[in-house]
Amino acid sequence: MSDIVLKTENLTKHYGGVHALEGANFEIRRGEAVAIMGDNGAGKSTFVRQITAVEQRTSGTIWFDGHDVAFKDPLEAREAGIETVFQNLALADHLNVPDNLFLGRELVRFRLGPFSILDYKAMRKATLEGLQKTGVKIPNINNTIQNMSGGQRQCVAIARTATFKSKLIIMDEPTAALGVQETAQVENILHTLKSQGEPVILISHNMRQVMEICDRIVVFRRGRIVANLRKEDTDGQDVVAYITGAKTQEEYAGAA
Ligand SMILES: Nc1ncnc2c1ncn2[C@@H]1O[C@H](COP(=O)(O)OP(=O)(O)OP(=O)(O)O)[C@@H](O)[C@H]1O
Repeated sequence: MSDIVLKTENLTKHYGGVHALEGANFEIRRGEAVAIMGDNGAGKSTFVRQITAVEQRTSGTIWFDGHDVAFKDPLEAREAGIETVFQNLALADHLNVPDNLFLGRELVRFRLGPFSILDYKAMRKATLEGLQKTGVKIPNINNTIQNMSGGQRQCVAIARTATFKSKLIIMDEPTAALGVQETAQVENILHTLKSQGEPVILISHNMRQVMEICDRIVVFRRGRIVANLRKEDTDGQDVVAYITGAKTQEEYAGAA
């Protein structure tokens, strides 16, 4: 059981009368890439927001790295080793690549009273290592984010996850806004991370991408997990059936 990185039991989130997430039982093991699929409003992002403590769950348990966790905010989740690339990238436009990677967790050379001297050299070095680890090619890391293409920005956001000792990487639609070439670039990085054994949760509407990259597909519908399929057991057709509701959770549970 020790290779389970993340496990949720009955994870539930209600917004007033809206039951956005209802009793989600989910797990991911070391070295696995798991896709989360589902229609708009199915509860995918809500699920991720509870794990990453962007919001506080209504009820349920989250086990991470062997511990029953209750992170108080996203920074605490990040410090524990959960790195997330959100749809709205959360990069600072006016900062260059190292400054973005270390935003909020700058390396300090020394502190003098209320002042601290940052270790720019170490941050540059770690940035270059992170880029190399993920295979991300950024022509000049001193460029500010605002001067980069959508694909480059996304690559920086993903490289950020690899620069730190992450134990789980969560990507919420990392290629939704990208063109064909940029998507291929991001997918290459995902392949690299997977080959390095990094556990990845990938939220995606793109069946081709999911079938190429992921080992398992978990389908959400109306706030509930309705299917959990290994890639080799599906051709994608039944995934679509679960997404649309043509196949139901009962059929899935009956088949298991
Ligand atoms: N802050 C909120 N307050 C009230 N309802 C919310 C809130 N956030 C999400 N919801 C509702 O919860 C449900 C699940 O939304 P969620 O964003 O998790 O879906 P999703 O599967 O990520 O969809 P998409 O693919 O469009 O991103 C939806 O009905 C949504 O309207």
